[in-house]
Amino acid sequence: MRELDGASNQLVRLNGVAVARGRRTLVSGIDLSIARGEIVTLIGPNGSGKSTTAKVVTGVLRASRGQVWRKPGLRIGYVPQKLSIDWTLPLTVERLVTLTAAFAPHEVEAALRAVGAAHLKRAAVQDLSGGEFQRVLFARAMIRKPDLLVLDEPVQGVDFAGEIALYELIREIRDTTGCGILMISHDLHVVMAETDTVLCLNGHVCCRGTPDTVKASPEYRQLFGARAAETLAIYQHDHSHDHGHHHHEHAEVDADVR
Ligand SMILES: Nc1ncnc2c1ncn2[C@@H]1O[C@H](COP(=O)(O)OP(=O)(O)OP(=O)(O)O)[C@@H](O)[C@H]1O
Repeated sequence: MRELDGASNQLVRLNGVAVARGRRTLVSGIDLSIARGEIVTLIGPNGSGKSTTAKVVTGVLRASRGQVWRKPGLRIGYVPQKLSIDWTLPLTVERLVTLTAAFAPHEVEAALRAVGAAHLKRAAVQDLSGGEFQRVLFARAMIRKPDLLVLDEPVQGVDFAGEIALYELIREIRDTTGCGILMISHDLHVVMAETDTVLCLNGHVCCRGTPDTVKASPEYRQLFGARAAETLAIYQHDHSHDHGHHHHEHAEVDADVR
């Protein structure tokens, strides 16, 4: 039986982590934990250590100092910021999903269905829109049934309505699978309201908390300026809405900042 107390729900924990390259410290003093069903978002300016921190979480990078604990057998699904694809070669969606591991056709179909991309199975990857491509990358990560999903800038190259739809999808994935989610957001303007914890990085953890507390914190304002704090919009999910339609009507986002 699965234990549900707090400690056993933890997927990964970083204590006082630092990463150094030569004489340069890229990040230091990082404390961070992600539990099942929890959404953690990393924000910060370019070069502030978001990717470095995410790489320590996934185990691609080793910490130079501090402790890293991962739940034994932790399965991680990773949605990269960019994927190097030889765009000159024809590649179907179903082939992309199974490129690095073999899955049965019904598994591929289920994964694509879960992200609303079942109809794209035989489509050429080259022909997909930005939002469709992101969904396919989600399917590729989810087919491994990860405990932890790491999303590097999930809404990049996606228009505003598509962005809202992707946040909906992320929430749905969390609700249906119970996985933990670590998200890197280069877009400071929109942070999912469902985010349990925002970590604002600048080589170290500047401030942390719910999206609302981070937005109001002096450290965040100092780092990004008062104007940025005012334009940090938090996408709110309206639970009463009709799924699949009119997502944008429920977004409380200041259109001026987009
Ligand atoms: N392998 C490396 N060797 C040396 N320096 C590195 C290496 N990887 C990253 N850095 C440096 O570490 C710092 C943090 O980089 P990182 O990619 O984690 O930032 P980021 O917050 O994800 O940035 P961005 O928003 O631009 O993607 C940067 O100054 C970067 O130049």
